[in-house]
Formats: sequence, structure tokens, C-alpha cells
Amino acid sequence: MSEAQLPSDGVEQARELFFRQGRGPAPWIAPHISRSWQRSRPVDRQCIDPEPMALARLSERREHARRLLNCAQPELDGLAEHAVGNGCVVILSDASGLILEEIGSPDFLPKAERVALQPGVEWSENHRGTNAIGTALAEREALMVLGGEHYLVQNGALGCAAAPIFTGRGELAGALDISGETARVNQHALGLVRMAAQQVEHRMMLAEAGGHVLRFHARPSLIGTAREGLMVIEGGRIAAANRVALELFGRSWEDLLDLDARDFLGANWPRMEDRRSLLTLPGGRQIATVMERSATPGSPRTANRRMHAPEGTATAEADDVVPLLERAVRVLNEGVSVLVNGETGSGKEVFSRRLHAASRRKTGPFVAVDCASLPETLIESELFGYEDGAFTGARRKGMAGRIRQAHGGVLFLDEIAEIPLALQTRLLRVLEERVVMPLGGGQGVAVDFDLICATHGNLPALVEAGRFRADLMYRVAGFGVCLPSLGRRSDRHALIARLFLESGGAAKHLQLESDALEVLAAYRWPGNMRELRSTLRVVVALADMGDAVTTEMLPEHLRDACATSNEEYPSRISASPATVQLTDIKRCAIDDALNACDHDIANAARRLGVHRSTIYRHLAHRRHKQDYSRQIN
Ligand SMILES: Nc1ncnc2c1ncn2[C@@H]1O[C@H](COP(=O)(O)OP(=O)(O)OP(=O)(O)O)[C@@H](O)[C@H]1O
Repeated sequence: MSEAQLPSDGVEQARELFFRQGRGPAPWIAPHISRSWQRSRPVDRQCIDPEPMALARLSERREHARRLLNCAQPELDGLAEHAVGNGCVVILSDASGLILEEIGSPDFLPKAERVALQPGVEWSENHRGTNAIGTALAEREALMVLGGEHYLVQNGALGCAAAPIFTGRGELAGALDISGETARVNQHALGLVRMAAQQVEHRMMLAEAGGHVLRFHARPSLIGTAREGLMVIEGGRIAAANRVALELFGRSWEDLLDLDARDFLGANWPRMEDRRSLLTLPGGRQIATVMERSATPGSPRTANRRMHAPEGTATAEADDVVPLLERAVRVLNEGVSVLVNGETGSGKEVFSRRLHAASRRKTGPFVAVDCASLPETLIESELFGYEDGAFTGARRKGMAGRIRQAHGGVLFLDEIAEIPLALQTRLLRVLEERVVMPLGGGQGVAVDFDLICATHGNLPALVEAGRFRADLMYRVAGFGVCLPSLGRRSDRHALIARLFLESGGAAKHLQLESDALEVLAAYRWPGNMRELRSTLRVVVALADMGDAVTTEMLPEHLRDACATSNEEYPSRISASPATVQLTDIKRCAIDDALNACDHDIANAARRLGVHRSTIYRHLAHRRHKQDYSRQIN
């Protein structure tokens, strides 16, 4: 597998030899690209980009891949953050290369759609020639396909890194991919998808395991993490194994599966249950193992858990948000629109995705539109789509639009308050009539979806100020959910402890000391969950395997904030802490971060754990106020 990018003139020369002169692949091209170009020969290079399959059909295929989708959701969410920050998208495909889910940068999503890199399109080599998803599935290896290495000319501006996902029996389950413009995708992206695929495999194996699960690793501290070896024994035979297990035993799936466990582990293997013991590897090396009876689907353990939490809320037992989620599911399932309100980074999108996953539309698509990040000129076509020939130039071909894509599922309008007034009337009509009229005329198309909107703003105040239509507000805010900011959550100790483990703390066997937990819980977290997550990732990254994480290992600004115990901000904002508004604290924190980072917006956003758009909004707000005070003076 070549992971280094060839200079583009090397690829151009190889294309000239292969495609125009009909020679074999040039020797300087990576072997997996050479093999893939050869396999792709039957693909018509003049083919036009396919339309996505009908939504009903896609829903069926997603249902078929439900286990994969559920097990991959945490990785998709985690990778999405990387993707948004890097102008990329994250894609999950099934084993045939059909794109089931795509999330990421609002800048890149429309570009991806233009080359049919979107849900409902199959990116197998048979359909799209050499490409990271199809080629990773064909080669059964994680790999990158960059620029001109793509078989089809129209994909020459893409850079993609993909890793296949295997079942415990060596069958392909799907692929995870990060795609963006060529220069944006690199070794780091490849490492991320490779690791994420391993996590998904681990979760899927445990979710599917019946009988006994044998966990092992040469380093005992890694038992219980996604890097452990896993073997499932059902009916006395080895029913499944992960890739770490194959590597440790130097066997392939064919050599290992269906062997009698006695031949492999000795006649006394059932006595290993719930005990730490040693397993001898080929060559005599002994490694630590733990054998557990698995919680098979339908076993009392899982059945009990299911009774308490609706699907999609499984990780949230000790979670302030669960009661809100349960009520929201009920109303959404009755066709009532849900409006999620909360500060930036409080988890509005995560909540909305969980709501979709727990709702009657869970098998349908979840189509997210960030109204704040789309330029005003694009929102209309993005939402309502356009007919062939509605525009000149690159957008000659028609586009269904995001509302139609949500048919059968959930449409999520993030930052709904940012929808321009002129478009609000049009959106209201679609919500009332459930018919979309694409730009450029043509027939209206009936759509059926549930609606979730989110905003960090105050819609009634915007209505008052004449910036938001009252009738649209009543339509979208059928049921309001107000997400608590992190600093006000009563479950924040448990939440921080859980996220610490999920952010890699468990994988590195770190222990979060109680003084450190107290500092984390006492901090204000102006960037809410987003800031918490990125802070925890940094803390975990800087710790060594097995460390006890103490206060000293936390970022300085957290310790300082704790030490000055709320003195600084209130005194700067107002003489009376009682009158301090949360928004003032937020603005103050943003100004501080900007000053500390020399007004580098990306750096300040990273420091606060907020999206860049939050800082832009803040600056726009300040400009607006300055203009206003200039006018009245
Ligand atoms: N319950 C949760 N568990 C783990 N991580 C979470 C949770 N809720 C939110 N996050 C993380 O916090 C970050 C922000 O979440 P999200 O995008 O949902 O917030 P938001 O309120 O929609 O933000 P914005 O106002 O900026 O659009 C994401 O990285 C997300 O993965």
C-alpha cells in the first residue's frame, strides 16, 4: 500500500501512458492504484454521474445495515468534527460501496454532491472505477486515493482516505472514508479512518457476540479497549475473531473459524470464565486473557437496559438530557416539529441526531442543513433544489435539494434563525403544504418528513425585532426543548467522567483523580460540550499510558479559572455579579481568546472549543453595535 502522494505530474504521466497510449500502469504508481486501474478497465470513462437511488430504497438499504450504522455512529460523530475543521466530509458505506451516511463540512458537501459523492450512490470500483471507498473494499486494506489516481476524470479534484470494516468472520461490512479536496486529505486522515474502523469492528463484534467472549492482549492494560484481541466462542466453536486476534495468533479467518475451542484453548477452557488467565501463543509467548459470558442480544442484561431507555439513548442512563429526549420523541412521532434551543456547543445537533435515531423515522435519512454557514445566495437552491438548466455554468444539472432528500426521514435545520426573511415565506409554505417547488419551475414534488430545528438565539425576540416571521416560529416550535448549558447540568461530574473515558482515557487506562474532576466540573465551559470534548482529548493525548490525571495535568486556564473562582469575568463586566448575563460572559471569553491568540480566529475557536462561525457571529455582532453607536453619536 502506498500512502505517500506522488507528485501530480508523475500521476499525469502515468495516466497518459495508461489511458491514452493503452500501456500497463507505470511502475511508479502505487501497486494498489495499478491493480485498481486494471480492474476498472470495464468502467466507461465518459459515464455521467449517477443520480442517488430513490429514498425509499435507500431507507431499506440503511435498515439492512442498521447494526453497522448504530455501531459506527460514535465514530461518525467524532470524525465529523475533524472533517468540519478541515473542509472535508466523513462517509460510511455498506459492503457494496453504497453511501449510507455523509456528514461534514458545509463548504465541501455541495462539491461532493456535484460528483455524486452522496448518500444513495454506490462507489464500488464497478461503478466509479478507482476510488478510496471502492478500492479499500476491493483491496480489503486502508488506503488513500488522491487526485488523478481516481479512475474517472471528474473525480480528479478529490482526495480520499478509506478503511474497510470487517465482521468477526472476515466478511466486509462497509467502509469509513474521509474525503475532501486533494490537498486536505493526508496520512493523518488515513490514520483516523483506520482507527475508527477498528473501533466500529470492536463494537459490532461485542454487539453480535453470543456465548463466550475471550479478550486478550500482550499488554494487559489494553484488555477492555478497542485494541484488544477478541474471540467469540459459541456452541464450543470459535465463531468470530477480530483482526488483532488474527495477528496475535498468526492465523487467517479461514484457519481459525469453526475450530473446536478445546483444540485451541484446552479442554478446561470453560473454567476461564470471569478469570484473568494466560494464553500461550504460537512460539510459546504467554499473554493475558479474560473470558466473559457475552450479553447476547435478547439476554436479560440487554433486555433490561432496553426497557429503560429508548433506542438511540443507550449511552445516556445518567444523563440530564434523557427525559427531554423521551418527551421530544413522543411529540416528533406525532408529526409535531421540535425546536432545540441551547447555547453554542451544548449538543443541539447531537441531541437532534439521537432524537432521529429514537424516532419513528429512524430508518429514514437524517438531513442536516446549517443555515448559518450557507451563503444567503445558496440557501434557497440548497433547500429547495433546482431544475436542469435553472442556472448556467457548473450547476446546469438539476439538484433535488435537501428538503426532498429528507423524504421519509428527518430534516434538521440548524441555526434556523439565520434563514433570510425572504426565504421564510417559502419555507413556511413547504412546511404547510409538504410540496417542494424547485427553482426554475417544474412540477411540485410531495415530501414527507419530520422537522427538527435548532437555534442558540431567541426566536420570540427576533420576531419582535421583525427579523423572523411569527407564523414560521409557531410552525417550527411546535415543541420546544431547552438544552442546559454544561455549567448548569446536574449530571456534569458523571458526564465529564464518561467523556474522559470515551475520549481515549479508557484506551490509555488513565485514572481521572477526584481533584481534577472537581476542577473540570467547576469550570464554566463557555464552549459547552464542544469545549469539554476538545479539552479532554488534549488532556488524554498529553498523558502517558496508565497515568493518574491530576489537577496539574489540566490546561492552565482551567486551573486559573478555578483558582480565581469566578472573580475575573464578573468584575470586568459589571460591579454586581448578580446582574452578569451569560451572554456577557461568553462575549468576554471570546474577546479574551481572540486577544490571547493575536486575533487568529481559527486558534481562538480551537482554544474555546467552539466552531469558527461562533467567533464570526460575535465579531459581526460587535461590528453591528459599533456601527449603531457611531450612528447615534
Ligand atoms: N452527549 C454528548 N456526548 C458526547 N459528546 C457530545 C455530546 N453532546 C455534544 N457533544 C459534542 O460536542 C460538540 C458540539 O455538539 P453539537 O454540534 O451537537 O452542539 P451544538 O449545540 O449544535 O453546537 P453549535 O451551536 O455550535 O451548532 C460535538 O463535538 C459533539 O460531538
